[in-house]
Amino acid sequence: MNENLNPENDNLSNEDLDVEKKLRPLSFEDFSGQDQAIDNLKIFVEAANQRGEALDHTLFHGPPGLGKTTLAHILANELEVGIKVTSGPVLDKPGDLAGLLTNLDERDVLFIDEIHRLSPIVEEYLYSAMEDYKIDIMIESGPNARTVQINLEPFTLIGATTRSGLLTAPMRARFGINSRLHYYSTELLTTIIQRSATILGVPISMEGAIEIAGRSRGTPRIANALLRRVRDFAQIKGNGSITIEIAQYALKALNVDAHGLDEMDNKILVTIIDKFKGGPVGISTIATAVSENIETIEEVYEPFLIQQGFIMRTPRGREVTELAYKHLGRVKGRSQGELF
Ligand SMILES: Nc1ncnc2c1ncn2[C@@H]1O[C@H](COP(=O)(O)OP(=O)(O)OP(=O)(O)O)[C@@H](O)[C@H]1O
Ligand SMILES: [Mg+2]
Repeated sequence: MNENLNPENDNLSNEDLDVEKKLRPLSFEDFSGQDQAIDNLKIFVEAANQRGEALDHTLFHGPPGLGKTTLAHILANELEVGIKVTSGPVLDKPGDLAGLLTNLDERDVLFIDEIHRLSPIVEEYLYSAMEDYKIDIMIESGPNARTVQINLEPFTLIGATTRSGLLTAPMRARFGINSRLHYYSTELLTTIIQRSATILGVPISMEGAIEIAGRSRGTPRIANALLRRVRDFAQIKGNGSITIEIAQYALKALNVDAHGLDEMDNKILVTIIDKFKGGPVGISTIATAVSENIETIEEVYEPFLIQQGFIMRTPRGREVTELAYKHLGRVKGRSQGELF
């Protein structure tokens, strides 16, 4: 694999990256949750395997850390084919894409992360590759310039995006399989944490696992990251095993919100309460107030806040719920600082 086309290194230290790889499920069997998506994918993979054909192009979308990249690798494993990995922002020249495509063997997977960030030229180039397994390559330049058509092996494009709203309609239409990933329940995250703890060789009690799971923002990546930090506390402050006491102590020391809400989640709630009297308020107004773009709020933050019951969507906009006031220690109808 071409190293500089590999996107999977933003924001993570080497140690984190290594551990994340170790914890990543490699087969459908190891992957917990997303039952509906997985049940369907199993059928499509089995059918493609039986026919000896490439799997249809597949799109995974949903908030960060829910398993899109993991599933791309699992699909390649289950199809028993090779996988090439790249991402929208690094794939900026059609030539790079041509290089990747012409190196694919029959039925191989090409995984493009952040597919909503492909440049329009590269995207257009991809269309004929996806549809007809053909690309036009420009050879020579100046007066001798001409294009030749190259046939590709039948392959599967797997795209992942946190921002499906930014995909163009023609791009979206070229995916035969379209799978949305959802936040995980505390029960599922508990299972995932127990599995990760076993791989890391750290003993953990059921209550300890539940405690971490409940504060993981419905997200396996966060669950695994918290587990690793709590493990450090268990090692230094305890006897190495994760009990509920150690988990609570560590999560407090780490300033992890009781519901696992992150800074932006809380900022959104506080803004709706303090600036807009709890709502209803339009999404674009919220976006401006917290300096984030609308699509990110709609696709990354809002689904979790709604699922957890902190925000309601009403015809007139977003409104925070009682639970949000309670969570932030606010009283409805009073603005901050005004106690009596
Ligand atoms: N269903 C699952 N079961 C067990 N572990 C999971 C599951 N889903 C994700 N993980 C773990 O969470 C980590 C993050 O998942 P992954 O990298 O696939 O997320 P992603 O959706 O691609 O996120 P991003 O949008 O940020 O790229 C993985 O390393 C894996 O260990
Ligand atoms: Mg990913």
